[in-house]
Amino acid sequence: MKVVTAEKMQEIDKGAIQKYGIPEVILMENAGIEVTNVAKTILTSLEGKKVCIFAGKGNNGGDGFVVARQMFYQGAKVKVFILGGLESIQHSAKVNLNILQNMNIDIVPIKSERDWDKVKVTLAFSDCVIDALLGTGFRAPLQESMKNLIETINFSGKPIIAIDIPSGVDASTGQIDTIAICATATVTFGLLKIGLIFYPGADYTGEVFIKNIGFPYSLLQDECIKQTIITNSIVRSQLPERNGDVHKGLCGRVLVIAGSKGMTGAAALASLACLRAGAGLVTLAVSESVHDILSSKLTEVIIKTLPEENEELIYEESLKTLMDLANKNDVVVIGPGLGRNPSTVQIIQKFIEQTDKQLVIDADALYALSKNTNVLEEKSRMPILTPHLGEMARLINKSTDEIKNNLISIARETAELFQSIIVLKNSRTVVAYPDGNVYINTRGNAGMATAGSGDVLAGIIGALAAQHNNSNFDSAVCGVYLHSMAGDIAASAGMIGLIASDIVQAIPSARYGIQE
Ligand SMILES: NC(=O)C1=CN([C@@H]2O[C@H](COP(=O)(O)OP(=O)(O)OC[C@H]3O[C@@H](n4cnc5c(N)ncnc54)[C@H](O)[C@@H]3O)[C@@H](O)[C@H]2O)[C@@H](O)CC1
Ligand SMILES: [K+]
Repeated sequence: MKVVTAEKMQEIDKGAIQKYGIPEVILMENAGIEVTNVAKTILTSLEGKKVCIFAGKGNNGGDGFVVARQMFYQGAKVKVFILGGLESIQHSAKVNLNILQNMNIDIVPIKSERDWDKVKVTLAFSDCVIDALLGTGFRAPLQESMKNLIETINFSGKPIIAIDIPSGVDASTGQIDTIAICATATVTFGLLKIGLIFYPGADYTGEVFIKNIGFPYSLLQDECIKQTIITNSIVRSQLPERNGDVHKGLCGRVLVIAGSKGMTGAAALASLACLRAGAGLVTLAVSESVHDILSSKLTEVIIKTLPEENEELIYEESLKTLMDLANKNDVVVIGPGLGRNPSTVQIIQKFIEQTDKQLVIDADALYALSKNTNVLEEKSRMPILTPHLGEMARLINKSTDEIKNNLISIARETAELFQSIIVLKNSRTVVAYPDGNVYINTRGNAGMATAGSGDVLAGIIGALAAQHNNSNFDSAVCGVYLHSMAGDIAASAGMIGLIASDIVQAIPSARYGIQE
Protein backbone atom coordinates (compact mmCIF):
# COMPACT_ATOMS: atom_id res chain seq x y z
CA MET A 1 0.00 0.00 0.00
CA LYS A 2 1.56 3.27 -1.10
CA VAL A 3 1.63 6.33 1.12
CA VAL A 4 2.16 9.96 0.07
CA THR A 5 3.01 13.45 1.22
CA ALA A 6 0.53 16.33 0.90
CA GLU A 7 2.48 17.62 -2.10
CA LYS A 8 2.34 14.29 -3.92
CA MET A 9 -1.40 13.98 -3.25
CA GLN A 10 -1.93 17.46 -4.62
CA GLU A 11 -0.01 16.39 -7.75
CA ILE A 12 -2.32 13.39 -8.06
CA ASP A 13 -5.37 15.67 -7.68
CA LYS A 14 -3.96 17.88 -10.42
CA GLY A 15 -3.12 14.91 -12.64
CA ALA A 16 -6.69 13.59 -12.37
CA ILE A 17 -8.08 17.00 -13.30
CA GLN A 18 -5.60 18.14 -15.95
CA LYS A 19 -4.30 14.93 -17.52
CA TYR A 20 -7.51 12.89 -17.37
CA GLY A 21 -10.00 15.74 -17.53
CA ILE A 22 -11.93 14.62 -14.45
CA PRO A 23 -13.64 17.78 -13.19
CA GLU A 24 -12.72 18.82 -9.63
CA VAL A 25 -16.42 19.04 -8.68
CA ILE A 26 -16.82 15.36 -9.51
CA LEU A 27 -13.91 14.40 -7.24
CA MET A 28 -15.38 16.64 -4.55
CA GLU A 29 -18.83 15.12 -4.99
CA ASN A 30 -17.40 11.59 -4.66
CA ALA A 31 -15.41 12.67 -1.60
CA GLY A 32 -18.57 14.04 0.06
CA ILE A 33 -20.55 10.91 -0.77
CA GLU A 34 -17.85 8.61 0.67
CA VAL A 35 -17.71 10.61 3.92
CA THR A 36 -21.51 10.54 4.15
CA ASN A 37 -21.49 6.75 3.71
CA VAL A 38 -18.95 6.29 6.49
CA ALA A 39 -20.96 8.64 8.76
CA LYS A 40 -24.08 6.63 8.02
CA THR A 41 -22.32 3.42 9.07
CA ILE A 42 -21.07 4.99 12.28
CA LEU A 43 -24.42 6.61 13.18
CA THR A 44 -26.46 3.61 11.86
CA SER A 45 -28.84 6.02 10.12
CA LEU A 46 -28.75 9.69 9.20
CA GLU A 47 -32.50 10.24 9.45
CA GLY A 48 -33.19 12.96 12.05
CA LYS A 49 -29.53 13.13 13.18
CA LYS A 50 -28.14 16.55 14.07
CA VAL A 51 -24.84 17.07 12.29
CA CYS A 52 -22.53 20.00 12.75
CA ILE A 53 -20.17 20.64 9.84
CA PHE A 54 -17.11 22.85 10.22
CA ALA A 55 -15.77 23.94 6.86
CA GLY A 56 -12.56 25.74 5.94
CA LYS A 57 -12.10 27.93 2.92
CA GLY A 58 -10.27 25.50 0.70
CA ASN A 59 -11.35 22.29 -1.02
CA ASN A 60 -11.45 20.39 2.27
CA GLY A 61 -14.27 22.78 3.17
CA GLY A 62 -15.76 22.11 -0.27
CA ASP A 63 -15.94 18.40 0.59
CA GLY A 64 -17.72 19.44 3.78
CA PHE A 65 -20.35 21.36 1.76
CA VAL A 66 -21.06 18.22 -0.29
CA VAL A 67 -21.39 16.20 2.94
CA ALA A 68 -23.91 18.77 4.23
CA ARG A 69 -26.02 18.38 1.07
CA GLN A 70 -25.75 14.58 0.93
CA MET A 71 -26.67 14.22 4.61
CA PHE A 72 -29.56 16.65 4.18
CA TYR A 73 -30.87 14.42 1.34
CA GLN A 74 -30.83 11.52 3.78
CA GLY A 75 -32.85 13.31 6.45
CA ALA A 76 -30.10 14.71 8.68
CA LYS A 77 -30.47 18.15 10.28
CA VAL A 78 -27.28 19.88 9.21
CA LYS A 79 -25.70 23.16 10.19
CA VAL A 80 -22.53 24.46 8.51
CA PHE A 81 -20.05 26.72 10.30
CA ILE A 82 -17.35 28.62 8.44
CA LEU A 83 -14.58 30.49 10.22
CA GLY A 84 -14.70 34.14 9.04
CA GLY A 85 -16.42 35.52 5.93
CA LEU A 86 -17.52 33.58 2.87
CA GLU A 87 -15.90 35.90 0.30
CA SER A 88 -12.65 34.01 -0.20
CA ILE A 89 -14.31 30.65 -0.95
CA GLN A 90 -13.62 29.82 -4.60
CA HIS A 91 -13.94 27.36 -7.48
CA SER A 92 -15.54 23.98 -6.75
CA ALA A 93 -15.98 24.79 -3.06
CA LYS A 94 -17.86 27.96 -4.08
CA VAL A 95 -20.08 25.94 -6.46
CA ASN A 96 -21.07 23.68 -3.59
CA LEU A 97 -21.52 26.55 -1.15
CA ASN A 98 -23.91 28.19 -3.65
CA ILE A 99 -25.97 25.01 -3.86
CA LEU A 100 -26.27 24.92 -0.05
CA GLN A 101 -27.36 28.56 -0.04
CA ASN A 102 -29.94 27.85 -2.74
CA MET A 103 -31.26 24.95 -0.66
CA ASN A 104 -31.56 27.24 2.38
CA ILE A 105 -29.28 25.05 4.44
CA ASP A 106 -28.20 26.80 7.63
CA ILE A 107 -24.75 28.37 7.09
CA VAL A 108 -23.11 30.36 9.87
CA PRO A 109 -19.95 32.38 9.26
CA ILE A 110 -18.18 32.55 12.65
CA LYS A 111 -17.33 36.21 13.20
CA SER A 112 -18.79 37.59 16.42
CA GLU A 113 -18.92 36.39 20.03
CA ARG A 114 -22.56 35.45 19.45
CA ASP A 115 -21.46 33.14 16.62
CA TRP A 116 -19.01 31.39 18.96
CA ASP A 117 -21.88 30.89 21.43
CA LYS A 118 -23.94 29.42 18.60
CA VAL A 119 -21.10 26.99 17.85
CA LYS A 120 -21.03 25.80 21.46
CA VAL A 121 -24.80 25.40 21.75
CA THR A 122 -25.07 23.59 18.41
CA LEU A 123 -22.23 21.27 19.33
CA ALA A 124 -23.88 20.45 22.65
CA PHE A 125 -27.01 19.21 20.85
CA SER A 126 -25.40 17.50 17.86
CA ASP A 127 -25.02 13.78 17.23
CA CYS A 128 -21.92 14.05 15.09
CA VAL A 129 -19.34 16.56 13.87
CA ILE A 130 -17.74 16.72 10.43
CA ASP A 131 -14.25 18.20 10.36
CA ALA A 132 -13.79 19.87 6.96
CA LEU A 133 -11.55 22.69 8.18
CA LEU A 134 -8.11 21.79 6.85
CA GLY A 135 -6.86 19.04 4.58
CA THR A 136 -3.67 18.60 2.58
CA GLY A 137 -3.46 22.39 2.15
CA PHE A 138 -2.73 23.01 5.85
CA ARG A 139 0.58 24.67 6.61
CA ALA A 140 1.68 25.36 10.21
CA PRO A 141 1.42 27.50 12.24
CA LEU A 142 -2.28 27.33 12.99
CA GLN A 143 -4.06 30.67 13.12
CA GLU A 144 -5.25 31.58 16.61
CA SER A 145 -8.98 31.50 15.71
CA MET A 146 -8.53 28.07 14.12
CA LYS A 147 -6.82 26.82 17.29
CA ASN A 148 -9.77 28.03 19.37
CA LEU A 149 -12.25 26.37 17.06
CA ILE A 150 -10.40 23.03 17.12
CA GLU A 151 -10.21 23.19 20.91
CA THR A 152 -13.97 23.91 21.12
CA ILE A 153 -14.79 21.01 18.78
CA ASN A 154 -12.57 18.54 20.68
CA PHE A 155 -14.01 19.71 24.00
CA SER A 156 -17.56 18.86 22.85
CA GLY A 157 -16.82 15.13 23.20
CA LYS A 158 -19.00 14.36 20.14
CA PRO A 159 -18.02 11.76 17.53
CA ILE A 160 -15.93 13.55 14.92
CA ILE A 161 -15.42 12.39 11.35
CA ALA A 162 -12.39 14.06 9.78
CA ILE A 163 -12.32 14.62 6.05
CA ASP A 164 -9.02 13.50 4.48
CA ILE A 165 -6.94 14.21 7.62
CA PRO A 166 -7.76 15.58 11.08
CA SER A 167 -7.39 19.36 10.85
CA GLY A 168 -4.11 20.54 12.31
CA VAL A 169 -2.15 17.40 11.41
CA ASP A 170 0.53 18.00 8.80
CA ALA A 171 -0.29 15.47 6.07
CA SER A 172 3.36 15.16 5.03
CA THR A 173 4.91 14.51 8.44
CA GLY A 174 2.26 13.82 11.11
CA GLN A 175 3.52 16.84 13.06
CA ILE A 176 1.04 18.94 15.02
CA ASP A 177 1.21 22.60 15.85
CA THR A 178 -0.06 22.57 19.47
CA ILE A 179 -3.53 21.18 18.68
CA ALA A 180 -5.42 19.09 16.13
CA ILE A 181 -8.85 17.60 15.72
CA CYS A 182 -9.07 14.37 17.68
CA ALA A 183 -11.18 12.31 15.29
CA THR A 184 -13.30 9.22 15.83
CA ALA A 185 -12.77 8.30 12.19
CA THR A 186 -10.95 9.76 9.23
CA VAL A 187 -12.00 9.26 5.62
CA THR A 188 -9.00 9.84 3.41
CA PHE A 189 -8.95 10.00 -0.36
CA GLY A 190 -6.93 8.09 -2.93
CA LEU A 191 -3.97 7.06 -0.79
CA LEU A 192 -2.89 7.13 2.84
CA LYS A 193 -1.03 10.30 3.81
CA ILE A 194 2.19 10.03 5.80
CA GLY A 195 0.63 12.23 8.49
CA LEU A 196 -2.02 9.57 9.15
CA ILE A 197 0.52 6.91 10.05
CA PHE A 198 3.35 8.81 11.75
CA TYR A 199 3.03 10.03 15.33
CA PRO A 200 1.74 12.25 16.77
CA GLY A 201 -0.72 12.50 13.82
CA ALA A 202 -1.52 8.78 14.00
CA ASP A 203 -2.92 9.29 17.51
CA TYR A 204 -5.56 11.71 16.18
CA THR A 205 -7.10 9.80 13.27
CA GLY A 206 -9.42 7.28 14.91
CA GLU A 207 -10.31 4.53 12.44
CA VAL A 208 -9.00 5.34 8.97
CA PHE A 209 -11.04 4.65 5.83
CA ILE A 210 -9.31 4.98 2.44
CA LYS A 211 -11.67 5.78 -0.42
CA ASN A 212 -10.89 6.17 -4.07
CA ILE A 213 -13.02 9.09 -5.18
CA GLY A 214 -12.36 8.61 -8.88
CA PHE A 215 -8.58 8.85 -9.23
CA PRO A 216 -7.31 6.76 -12.15
CA TYR A 217 -5.45 3.69 -10.88
CA SER A 218 -2.33 4.63 -12.86
CA LEU A 219 -1.96 7.83 -10.79
CA LEU A 220 -2.25 5.97 -7.49
CA GLN A 221 0.23 3.27 -8.53
CA ASP A 222 2.76 5.67 -10.04
CA GLU A 223 6.31 4.27 -9.86
CA CYS A 224 7.59 7.54 -8.51
CA ILE A 225 5.61 7.08 -5.28
CA LYS A 226 8.42 5.40 -3.38
CA GLN A 227 6.87 4.99 0.08
CA THR A 228 5.09 1.72 0.82
CA ILE A 229 3.51 0.39 3.99
CA ILE A 230 4.73 -3.09 4.89
CA THR A 231 1.74 -5.41 4.73
CA ASN A 232 1.21 -9.04 5.56
CA SER A 233 0.92 -9.93 1.89
CA ILE A 234 4.27 -8.30 0.99
CA VAL A 235 6.00 -10.20 3.78
CA ARG A 236 4.19 -13.49 3.19
CA SER A 237 5.37 -13.58 -0.40
CA GLN A 238 8.97 -12.82 0.61
CA LEU A 239 9.52 -14.86 3.76
CA PRO A 240 11.82 -17.78 2.95
CA GLU A 241 10.00 -21.12 2.81
CA ARG A 242 11.49 -24.33 4.20
CA ASN A 243 11.48 -27.55 2.17
CA GLY A 244 10.93 -30.90 3.84
CA ASP A 245 14.29 -32.33 2.82
CA VAL A 246 16.70 -30.06 4.72
CA HIS A 247 19.34 -30.15 7.42
CA LYS A 248 20.49 -27.37 9.72
CA GLY A 249 23.39 -26.36 7.47
CA LEU A 250 20.90 -25.45 4.75
CA CYS A 251 18.74 -23.24 6.98
CA GLY A 252 21.22 -20.41 7.32
CA ARG A 253 24.37 -20.08 9.44
CA VAL A 254 24.80 -16.85 11.34
CA LEU A 255 27.75 -15.49 13.27
CA VAL A 256 26.70 -13.09 16.02
CA ILE A 257 29.48 -10.85 17.34
CA ALA A 258 28.04 -9.36 20.50
CA GLY A 259 28.21 -8.96 24.25
CA SER A 260 30.77 -7.76 26.75
CA LYS A 261 31.07 -7.50 30.52
CA GLY A 262 27.73 -6.22 31.88
CA MET A 263 26.04 -6.58 28.50
CA THR A 264 25.71 -10.30 28.05
CA GLY A 265 21.93 -10.04 27.68
CA ALA A 266 22.27 -8.29 24.32
CA ALA A 267 24.35 -11.18 22.98
CA ALA A 268 21.92 -13.76 24.33
CA LEU A 269 18.87 -11.99 22.91
CA ALA A 270 20.37 -11.42 19.45
CA SER A 271 21.54 -15.00 19.06
CA LEU A 272 18.35 -16.55 20.45
CA ALA A 273 16.24 -14.32 18.19
CA CYS A 274 18.35 -15.57 15.33
CA LEU A 275 17.50 -19.19 16.13
CA ARG A 276 13.84 -18.37 16.76
CA ALA A 277 13.69 -16.66 13.38
CA GLY A 278 14.73 -19.92 11.81
CA ALA A 279 18.53 -19.87 11.39
CA GLY A 280 19.86 -23.45 11.34
CA LEU A 281 23.11 -22.69 13.17
CA VAL A 282 24.06 -19.71 15.27
CA THR A 283 27.59 -19.07 16.52
CA LEU A 284 28.18 -16.38 19.09
CA ALA A 285 31.63 -14.81 19.35
CA VAL A 286 32.28 -13.25 22.77
CA SER A 287 35.22 -12.10 24.87
CA GLU A 288 36.77 -14.76 27.13
CA SER A 289 35.58 -13.03 30.30
CA VAL A 290 31.87 -13.48 29.51
CA HIS A 291 32.09 -16.92 27.95
CA ASP A 292 30.92 -18.79 31.05
CA ILE A 293 27.96 -16.49 31.67
CA LEU A 294 26.71 -16.92 28.11
CA SER A 295 27.35 -20.65 28.12
CA SER A 296 25.02 -21.02 31.03
CA LYS A 297 22.40 -18.73 29.43
CA LEU A 298 22.39 -20.32 25.98
CA THR A 299 21.85 -23.99 25.26
CA GLU A 300 21.43 -24.10 21.49
CA VAL A 301 23.97 -21.46 20.47
CA ILE A 302 27.60 -22.38 19.70
CA ILE A 303 29.87 -20.08 21.69
CA LYS A 304 33.38 -19.13 20.57
CA THR A 305 35.74 -16.94 22.56
CA LEU A 306 37.87 -13.98 21.61
CA PRO A 307 41.17 -13.70 23.50
CA GLU A 308 41.59 -10.88 26.02
CA GLU A 309 44.35 -9.25 28.02
CA ASN A 310 43.65 -6.78 30.85
CA GLU A 311 39.94 -6.78 29.91
CA GLU A 312 40.70 -5.71 26.31
CA LEU A 313 40.39 -7.91 23.24
CA ILE A 314 43.78 -8.76 21.73
CA TYR A 315 43.69 -7.09 18.33
CA GLU A 316 45.45 -9.51 15.95
CA GLU A 317 44.19 -12.73 17.49
CA SER A 318 40.60 -11.58 17.93
CA LEU A 319 40.43 -10.22 14.41
CA LYS A 320 41.79 -13.47 12.98
CA THR A 321 39.31 -15.54 15.02
CA LEU A 322 36.45 -13.39 13.78
CA MET A 323 37.53 -13.60 10.14
CA ASP A 324 37.85 -17.41 10.39
CA LEU A 325 34.44 -17.70 12.04
CA ALA A 326 32.83 -15.38 9.50
CA ASN A 327 34.13 -17.54 6.67
CA LYS A 328 32.19 -20.50 8.05
CA ASN A 329 28.92 -18.55 8.15
CA ASP A 330 26.51 -16.97 5.67
CA VAL A 331 25.73 -13.77 7.57
CA VAL A 332 27.29 -11.76 10.39
CA VAL A 333 25.30 -9.79 12.95
CA ILE A 334 27.68 -7.42 14.68
CA GLY A 335 27.22 -4.94 17.49
CA PRO A 336 24.69 -5.73 20.25
CA GLY A 337 26.30 -5.07 23.63
CA LEU A 338 29.86 -5.13 22.26
CA GLY A 339 30.90 -2.06 24.21
CA ARG A 340 33.09 0.83 23.16
CA ASN A 341 36.44 -0.25 24.47
CA PRO A 342 39.09 1.24 22.09
CA SER A 343 40.46 -2.17 21.11
CA THR A 344 36.94 -3.48 20.44
CA VAL A 345 36.18 -0.42 18.29
CA GLN A 346 39.36 -0.99 16.27
CA ILE A 347 38.60 -4.67 15.74
CA ILE A 348 35.03 -3.92 14.64
CA GLN A 349 36.28 -1.31 12.17
CA LYS A 350 38.85 -3.65 10.65
CA PHE A 351 36.44 -6.58 10.58
CA ILE A 352 33.76 -4.59 8.78
CA GLU A 353 36.36 -3.40 6.31
CA GLN A 354 37.80 -6.85 5.59
CA THR A 355 34.88 -9.27 5.57
CA ASP A 356 32.96 -9.97 2.39
CA LYS A 357 30.05 -11.55 4.27
CA GLN A 358 26.56 -10.10 4.47
CA LEU A 359 26.58 -7.75 7.47
CA VAL A 360 23.83 -6.66 9.84
CA ILE A 361 25.39 -3.76 11.74
CA ASP A 362 23.78 -2.72 15.01
CA ALA A 363 24.39 -0.83 18.28
CA ASP A 364 28.08 -0.53 19.24
CA ALA A 365 29.21 -1.58 15.78
CA LEU A 366 27.35 1.51 14.49
CA TYR A 367 29.34 3.56 16.98
CA ALA A 368 32.59 2.09 15.62
CA LEU A 369 31.37 2.62 12.08
CA SER A 370 30.56 6.29 12.70
CA LYS A 371 34.32 6.99 12.68
CA ASN A 372 34.51 5.92 9.05
CA THR A 373 31.40 5.22 7.03
CA ASN A 374 33.25 5.21 3.70
CA VAL A 375 33.86 1.46 3.93
CA LEU A 376 30.16 0.80 3.43
CA GLU A 377 29.78 1.77 -0.20
CA GLU A 378 32.64 -0.54 -1.19
CA LYS A 379 31.10 -3.70 0.25
CA SER A 380 30.19 -6.35 -2.31
CA ARG A 381 27.06 -7.29 -0.34
CA MET A 382 24.89 -4.37 0.62
CA PRO A 383 25.17 -3.94 4.41
CA ILE A 384 22.07 -3.61 6.57
CA LEU A 385 22.35 -0.93 9.29
CA THR A 386 19.83 -0.90 12.14
CA PRO A 387 20.25 2.42 13.98
CA HIS A 388 17.81 4.00 16.43
CA LEU A 389 17.52 7.78 16.29
CA GLY A 390 20.54 8.42 18.55
CA GLU A 391 22.76 6.04 16.60
CA MET A 392 21.59 7.57 13.35
CA ALA A 393 22.36 11.05 14.69
CA ARG A 394 25.94 10.02 15.39
CA LEU A 395 26.33 8.27 12.05
CA ILE A 396 25.29 11.25 9.96
CA ASN A 397 26.10 14.07 12.34
CA LYS A 398 22.59 15.48 12.66
CA SER A 399 20.40 16.07 15.69
CA THR A 400 17.84 13.47 16.74
CA ASP A 401 15.11 16.14 16.43
CA GLU A 402 16.03 16.85 12.84
CA ILE A 403 15.98 13.12 12.08
CA LYS A 404 12.67 12.58 13.88
CA ASN A 405 11.02 15.38 11.91
CA ASN A 406 12.34 14.09 8.57
CA LEU A 407 12.51 10.33 9.09
CA ILE A 408 11.72 9.26 5.57
CA SER A 409 13.85 11.73 3.66
CA ILE A 410 16.86 11.31 5.96
CA ALA A 411 16.68 7.50 5.88
CA ARG A 412 16.42 7.63 2.09
CA GLU A 413 19.37 10.03 1.68
CA THR A 414 21.52 7.99 4.05
CA ALA A 415 20.74 4.73 2.25
CA GLU A 416 21.87 6.32 -0.98
CA LEU A 417 24.95 7.92 0.56
CA PHE A 418 26.09 4.72 2.30
CA GLN A 419 24.84 2.40 -0.48
CA SER A 420 23.33 0.39 2.36
CA ILE A 421 19.93 -0.61 3.65
CA ILE A 422 18.97 1.63 6.54
CA VAL A 423 16.53 0.26 9.12
CA LEU A 424 15.76 3.42 11.08
CA LYS A 425 14.10 2.26 14.29
CA ASN A 426 11.34 4.37 15.73
CA SER A 427 7.67 4.04 16.71
CA ARG A 428 7.24 3.74 12.93
CA THR A 429 10.37 2.01 11.71
CA VAL A 430 11.36 2.85 8.14
CA VAL A 431 13.48 0.68 5.90
CA ALA A 432 15.22 2.68 3.20
CA TYR A 433 17.02 1.35 0.13
CA PRO A 434 19.63 3.11 -2.01
CA ASP A 435 17.21 3.15 -4.99
CA GLY A 436 14.96 5.54 -3.03
CA ASN A 437 12.32 3.00 -2.00
CA VAL A 438 11.20 3.29 1.61
CA TYR A 439 9.06 0.76 3.48
CA ILE A 440 7.20 1.86 6.59
CA ASN A 441 6.11 -0.47 9.37
CA THR A 442 2.84 0.35 11.10
CA ARG A 443 2.61 -2.80 13.24
CA GLY A 444 4.07 -3.33 16.70
CA ASN A 445 3.28 -1.49 19.91
CA ALA A 446 4.69 0.89 22.50
CA GLY A 447 5.50 -2.05 24.79
CA MET A 448 8.34 -2.87 22.40
CA ALA A 449 10.16 0.24 23.56
CA THR A 450 12.11 -1.88 26.01
CA ALA A 451 15.75 -2.83 26.60
CA GLY A 452 16.96 -5.50 24.19
CA SER A 453 14.18 -5.09 21.63
CA GLY A 454 16.70 -3.80 19.07
CA ASP A 455 19.06 -6.74 19.72
CA VAL A 456 16.17 -9.06 18.91
CA LEU A 457 15.52 -7.22 15.65
CA ALA A 458 19.17 -7.49 14.59
CA GLY A 459 19.09 -11.23 15.25
CA ILE A 460 15.87 -11.70 13.28
CA ILE A 461 17.18 -9.79 10.27
CA GLY A 462 20.43 -11.77 10.38
CA ALA A 463 18.52 -15.07 10.42
CA LEU A 464 16.29 -14.07 7.51
CA ALA A 465 19.26 -12.82 5.49
CA ALA A 466 20.91 -16.21 5.98
CA GLN A 467 17.73 -18.01 4.89
CA HIS A 468 17.24 -15.68 1.97
CA ASN A 469 20.58 -16.92 0.75
CA ASN A 470 21.99 -13.44 0.96
CA SER A 471 19.17 -11.68 -0.85
CA ASN A 472 19.29 -8.96 1.79
CA PHE A 473 16.60 -6.96 0.05
CA ASP A 474 13.75 -8.82 1.68
CA SER A 475 15.30 -9.70 5.01
CA ALA A 476 15.25 -6.12 6.33
CA VAL A 477 11.58 -5.51 5.47
CA CYS A 478 10.48 -9.00 6.53
CA GLY A 479 12.58 -8.83 9.69
CA VAL A 480 11.08 -5.53 10.81
CA TYR A 481 7.58 -6.85 10.22
CA LEU A 482 8.17 -10.22 11.89
CA HIS A 483 9.69 -8.44 14.92
CA SER A 484 6.65 -6.19 15.27
CA MET A 485 4.17 -9.04 14.84
CA ALA A 486 6.03 -11.00 17.52
CA GLY A 487 5.82 -7.87 19.68
CA ASP A 488 2.07 -7.69 19.12
CA ILE A 489 1.64 -11.33 20.14
CA ALA A 490 3.81 -10.73 23.22
CA ALA A 491 1.73 -7.66 24.09
CA SER A 492 -1.49 -9.68 24.10
CA ALA A 493 -0.56 -10.68 27.66
CA GLY A 494 -0.13 -6.98 28.54
CA MET A 495 1.78 -4.29 26.69
CA ILE A 496 3.40 -2.52 29.61
CA GLY A 497 5.96 -4.78 31.19
CA LEU A 498 6.62 -6.67 27.98
CA ILE A 499 10.32 -7.63 27.87
CA ALA A 500 12.57 -8.45 24.94
CA SER A 501 12.63 -12.19 25.73
CA ASP A 502 8.83 -12.22 25.32
CA ILE A 503 9.34 -10.98 21.76
CA VAL A 504 11.92 -13.73 21.12
CA GLN A 505 9.50 -16.39 22.34
CA ALA A 506 6.73 -15.13 20.10
CA ILE A 507 8.76 -15.14 16.87
CA PRO A 508 7.79 -18.65 15.67
CA SER A 509 4.05 -18.07 16.16
CA ALA A 510 4.31 -14.64 14.53
CA ARG A 511 5.99 -16.22 11.54
CA TYR A 512 3.38 -18.99 11.42
CA GLY A 513 0.62 -16.34 11.57
CA ILE A 514 2.12 -14.41 8.66
CA GLN A 515 2.56 -17.50 6.49
CA GLU A 516 -0.80 -19.05 7.32
N1 LIG B 1 -7.86 19.41 -5.38
C1 LIG B 1 -8.67 18.42 -5.62
O1 LIG B 1 -8.82 18.05 -6.73
C2 LIG B 1 -9.41 17.74 -4.54
C3 LIG B 1 -9.22 18.10 -3.20
N2 LIG B 1 -9.93 17.52 -2.22
C4 LIG B 1 -9.92 18.05 -0.85
O2 LIG B 1 -9.24 19.25 -0.79
C5 LIG B 1 -8.22 19.22 0.20
C6 LIG B 1 -7.10 20.09 -0.26
O3 LIG B 1 -7.66 21.33 -0.58
P1 LIG B 1 -6.84 22.68 -0.59
O4 LIG B 1 -5.59 22.48 -1.34
O5 LIG B 1 -7.77 23.70 -1.09
O6 LIG B 1 -6.42 22.93 0.89
P2 LIG B 1 -7.24 22.81 2.26
O7 LIG B 1 -8.67 22.92 2.07
O8 LIG B 1 -6.71 21.62 2.95
O9 LIG B 1 -6.68 24.06 3.05
C7 LIG B 1 -6.60 25.32 2.45
C8 LIG B 1 -7.26 26.34 3.34
O10 LIG B 1 -6.74 26.26 4.63
C9 LIG B 1 -6.22 27.51 5.05
N3 LIG B 1 -5.07 27.28 5.90
C10 LIG B 1 -3.91 26.68 5.56
N4 LIG B 1 -3.06 26.65 6.61
C11 LIG B 1 -3.72 27.26 7.64
C12 LIG B 1 -3.36 27.55 8.98
N5 LIG B 1 -2.15 27.25 9.46
N6 LIG B 1 -4.26 28.15 9.80
C13 LIG B 1 -5.46 28.48 9.31
N7 LIG B 1 -5.87 28.26 8.04
C14 LIG B 1 -5.00 27.65 7.21
C15 LIG B 1 -5.88 28.22 3.76
O11 LIG B 1 -5.85 29.58 3.97
C16 LIG B 1 -7.00 27.75 2.87
O12 LIG B 1 -8.16 28.52 3.11
C17 LIG B 1 -7.92 17.76 0.39
O13 LIG B 1 -7.43 17.50 1.67
C18 LIG B 1 -9.25 17.13 0.13
O14 LIG B 1 -10.04 17.11 1.30
C19 LIG B 1 -11.07 16.69 -2.57
O15 LIG B 1 -12.14 17.55 -2.75
C20 LIG B 1 -10.82 15.91 -3.78
C21 LIG B 1 -10.38 16.73 -4.93
K1 LIG C 1 -10.03 17.87 7.82
